[in-house]
Amino acid sequence: MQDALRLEQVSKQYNGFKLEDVNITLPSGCIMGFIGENGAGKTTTIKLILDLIKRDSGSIQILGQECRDMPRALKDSIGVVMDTCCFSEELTAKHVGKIMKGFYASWNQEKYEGLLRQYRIDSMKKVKECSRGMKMKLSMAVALSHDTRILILDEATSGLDPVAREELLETFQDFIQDEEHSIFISSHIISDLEKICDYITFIHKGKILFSEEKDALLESYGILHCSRRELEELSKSAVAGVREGAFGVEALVKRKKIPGGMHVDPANLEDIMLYYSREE
Ligand SMILES: Nc1ncnc2c1ncn2[C@@H]1O[C@H](COP(=O)(O)OP(=O)(O)OP(=O)(O)O)[C@@H](O)[C@H]1O
Repeated sequence: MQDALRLEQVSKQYNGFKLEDVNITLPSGCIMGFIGENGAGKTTTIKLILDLIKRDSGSIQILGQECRDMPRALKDSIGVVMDTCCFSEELTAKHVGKIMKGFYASWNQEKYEGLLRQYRIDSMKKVKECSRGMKMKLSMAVALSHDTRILILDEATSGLDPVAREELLETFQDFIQDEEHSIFISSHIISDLEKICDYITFIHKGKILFSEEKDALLESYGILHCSRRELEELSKSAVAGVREGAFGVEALVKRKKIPGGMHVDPANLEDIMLYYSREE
């Protein structure tokens, strides 16, 4: 099946920052979480995918089509939610729907109104009168009310309370039930991504450190508590990161490379990200 998203050797240079040789493949029917510290290059990558800024080199395909000068039919297939609401503050949710109807050929007014009700958004309320969470939900309602095949979300769940986030995560899972739908989502709420993602891509200082299946990633790493001497006896390739404590060391290790008798605790995504960043 065709990939939902494919970036090959994508680079972009700003004064003081370089996004370098980014390679990402998101298969259709999957959710990919995009993680990295502040300033790592997540929004820059997303803007490149959406053709909002020009790349210096590399290729980007969405649903098998080159994203440069995006054709209208492709725009209809992409639902976007950025970290800030992009609708004019004076518009009501009802007005937003009217404008979007002209923008998307496949606009589904009934679905939009249903989502406004589901998200408890008053259609007569102006954008400026909405809380941050309500604005995010409004953006999400728009993103889901056309013939969307891929959702691209930049920090879309930030600012939402845990109940609203849970609701949205369920919406995401419903969305990808059909094998043709996919989601690329950046977030600092790593636990949310751990719940819903099939793939995790980690960007650090403009470079992709890994882009892998989440389950394989979580299975392959673990946390080892041991003495410094025990650590020194391990193969260097077994250790991805070390934290020194008063009573020994704690290390992120590759399970397969650890001798049988040693106990290794499970690592979560946040552990993996923190150890990798620190090691860098
Ligand atoms: N238009 C621009 N001109 C110059 N530098 C920029 C521009 N946009 C972003 N940058 C720089 O690119 C780097 C990456 O920024 P980006 O917004 O992609 O990070 P991010 O991973 O999304 O961070 P955050 O998690 O804080 O949102 C930063 O150093 C930022 O200052």
